Amino acid sequence: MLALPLTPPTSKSLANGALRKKLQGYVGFANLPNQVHRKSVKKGFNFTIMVVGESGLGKSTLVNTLFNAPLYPPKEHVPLSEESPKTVDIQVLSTDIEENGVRLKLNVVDTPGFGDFINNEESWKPILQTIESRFDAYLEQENRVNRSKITDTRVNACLYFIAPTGHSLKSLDIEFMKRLHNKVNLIPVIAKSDTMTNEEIVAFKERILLDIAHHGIKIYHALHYDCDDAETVNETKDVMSKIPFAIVGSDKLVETADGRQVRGRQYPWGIIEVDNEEHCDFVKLRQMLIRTHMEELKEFTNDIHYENYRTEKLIAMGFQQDNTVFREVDPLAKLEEERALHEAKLVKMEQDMKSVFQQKVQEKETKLTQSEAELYAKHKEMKDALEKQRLELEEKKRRIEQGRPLTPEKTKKKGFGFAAK
Ligand SMILES: Nc1nc2c(ncn2[C@@H]2O[C@H](COP(=O)(O)OP(=O)(O)OP(=O)(O)O)[C@@H](O)[C@H]2O)c(=O)[nH]1
Repeated sequence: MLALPLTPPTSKSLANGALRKKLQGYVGFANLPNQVHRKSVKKGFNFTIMVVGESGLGKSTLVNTLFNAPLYPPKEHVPLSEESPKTVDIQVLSTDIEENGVRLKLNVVDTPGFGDFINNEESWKPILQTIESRFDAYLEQENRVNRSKITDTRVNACLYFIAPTGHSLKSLDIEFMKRLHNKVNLIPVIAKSDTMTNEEIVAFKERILLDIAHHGIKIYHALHYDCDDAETVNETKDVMSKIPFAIVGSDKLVETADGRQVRGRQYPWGIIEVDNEEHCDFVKLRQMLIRTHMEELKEFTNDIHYENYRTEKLIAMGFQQDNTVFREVDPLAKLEEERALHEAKLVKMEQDMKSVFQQKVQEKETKLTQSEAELYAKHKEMKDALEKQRLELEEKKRRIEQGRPLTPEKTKKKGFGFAAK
């Protein structure tokens, strides 16, 4: 077996109770993302998008333009004599598209008939029912004994088409968004923005955002501002600043004055290019939906909209609420909990530091008292020695004055004569 040198754990590496060790050789689990990637590519990806808006706002054209494929067959014109639909008629279009070997199973939920009636008060109802019935289907599969194959048809994003009126939102728009914002990731778009001037678009966007804020509508907002990669953060901020996206759809190629073939719409005065960021926000919308935020839209669907729906449903069925679920999905509560933990840790650290400081002061004091006593003893010893010396000198002085010998007479020893001079 291969023995790998591991650095010993330090007090820092033991923080949070987790033992962190730094490897000093290559093990191979850095390949995990590639394994996940290969598996996901093999399985394919699944994405469900819903398009809602009044008839003729360019929903099918935009879906074709987004995925660069004729997903919607050319429309047959309904004879005038034919009766118009009595309710919003939900239609689903599923297709597999492939790019560089990566498969995407795309489901488009279309809502013809929305806003087409004399009384549109309840136009949102069948759409809400569709979203909820998809949550129900998922919940039912999750509760099965055998859950090995779950089909996910939950709606990941809802493109809501706003007519390019240049005024404020219509009551139909507000009603729809209010009814649906807690169930799905709402992404408002200004349809056929080529019918407005740049200044009109800027003013219309402002007005729409004010209306949305005023009515407390929650539209989709990417959260990943906290990632380390500055480029991704800027990209996300840039994309978010374009909401509501002013879009132009066209699946037709037109030739520009300089001979380029582009997807666009030709007018007597020039060409509007769909893929030109100076002409409209289509590129930004596509970037967000397909390139940068598809996975996050799916995460939001699962972690927020579905989780809320599931909780409500289970409570209604008499199940007890597990509060840890809320704690996990509520980022604010989690943040608050982390803050409290952090503060408690700081208080503990402060107390530890205080007690270490006190202990050190105590030790120092004992040492000082000890050396003071030692110094005192030494001082006393030296003082005594000096006193002794002084007495001896005084004795000598006295002897000299009295003419006596400096050293006391020694006892005469046998055989030796000793006489004082
Ligand atoms: N000016 C302009 N026209 C557009 C745009 N997108 C689509 N159209 C045209 O608008 C008409 C209706 O487009 P569709 O894509 O069929 O609209 P829809 O919303 O799917 O219509 P329904 O299926 O009836 O709900 C077509 O003639 C399109 O060519 C756009 O961005 N600008």
